[in-house]
Amino acid sequence: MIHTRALTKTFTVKKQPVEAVRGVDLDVAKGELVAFLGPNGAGKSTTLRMLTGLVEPTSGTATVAGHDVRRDSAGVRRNIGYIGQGNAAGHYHYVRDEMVTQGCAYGLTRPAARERADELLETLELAGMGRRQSSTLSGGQRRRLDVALGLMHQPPLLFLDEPSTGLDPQNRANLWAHVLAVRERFDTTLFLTTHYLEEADEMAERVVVIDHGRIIADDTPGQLKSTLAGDRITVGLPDADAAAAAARVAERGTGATELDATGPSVTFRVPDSEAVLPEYLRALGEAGLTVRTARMAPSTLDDVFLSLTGRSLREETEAPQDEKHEHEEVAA
Ligand SMILES: Nc1ncnc2c1ncn2[C@@H]1O[C@H](COP(=O)(O)OP(=O)(O)OP(=O)(O)O)[C@@H](O)[C@H]1O
Repeated sequence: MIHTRALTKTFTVKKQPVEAVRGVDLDVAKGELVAFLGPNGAGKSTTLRMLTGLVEPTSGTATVAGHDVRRDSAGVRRNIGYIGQGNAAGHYHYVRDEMVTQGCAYGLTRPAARERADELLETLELAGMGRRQSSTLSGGQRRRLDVALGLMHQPPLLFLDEPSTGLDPQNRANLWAHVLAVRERFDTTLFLTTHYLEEADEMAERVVVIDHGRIIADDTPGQLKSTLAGDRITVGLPDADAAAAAARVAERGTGATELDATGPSVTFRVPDSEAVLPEYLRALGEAGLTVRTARMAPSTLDDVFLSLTGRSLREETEAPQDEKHEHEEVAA
């Protein structure tokens, strides 16, 4: 569905090059659900804009839904849905009419567009909303309408840019349930960006992490967490000497990384804490050490990013998003 090789975009800002995307190689197969993560300014939107034919690459190649983004961007657009961050329906437009109009703009006949609109209204649980103006919908319903509009022409591939930003947790969960229903019903390949790490972890089968324009990780969330981060085990002991002794026990055979014994506790990471913790506690007992507390915390995608870059993705994505708005739009 998506194949890129050495995909690169360099903007020029005040005569200086800004390397937004640097040599991205990416392959997404039909039916995959891929989350694209990275801090502010990492190159997510620029990559998405190149893949959707909105921005021309500086160099490299990209084929999306079988069409070359440079030579046939119209072909790309006919075969993808793109759900951006804003609302796709005009404020005063009637929901079903707007869907039918947008479907016809993609070349569907009016009866086919009506049929498709009804099918999507039902799948996205908007069936009672067809005759309402989009401004009267709740935030969650409007977002579902955006998804419906992006799917009117039955694209096999759907791009979603921050689909759940601005929604409360309940509406986020609800949107996800509907996106997954769409995927199941229409066999749609999904490629999305999100700032919510927990969401990517839970929903995506594959997570691609971009930083400074380069892909730095690409795997299932589970694999990324176990190979690049690992769960954290923390054990409390009576004093610092006991903690130092417990650290020596951890060094022998648990595969511990990031081992730290400051004060009366020892903490370290392991790929599989559920298997390691009972063994470790037994080994501490055999060494004559008294355990006061034991805690394990599963690793997160933020731990993965931290271990890859030394920075926290959470802090960076929560930073004010002002950088790119300082730039004027410039030619490649
Ligand atoms: N039109 C543009 N002109 C000049 N520079 C740009 C333009 N668009 C993006 N950039 C720069 O390219 C880099 C990547 O930006 P991009 O918007 O792709 O990042 P992002 O990962 O989507 O960030 P965010 O999460 O904040 O949306 C940034 O340094 C940004 O300032």
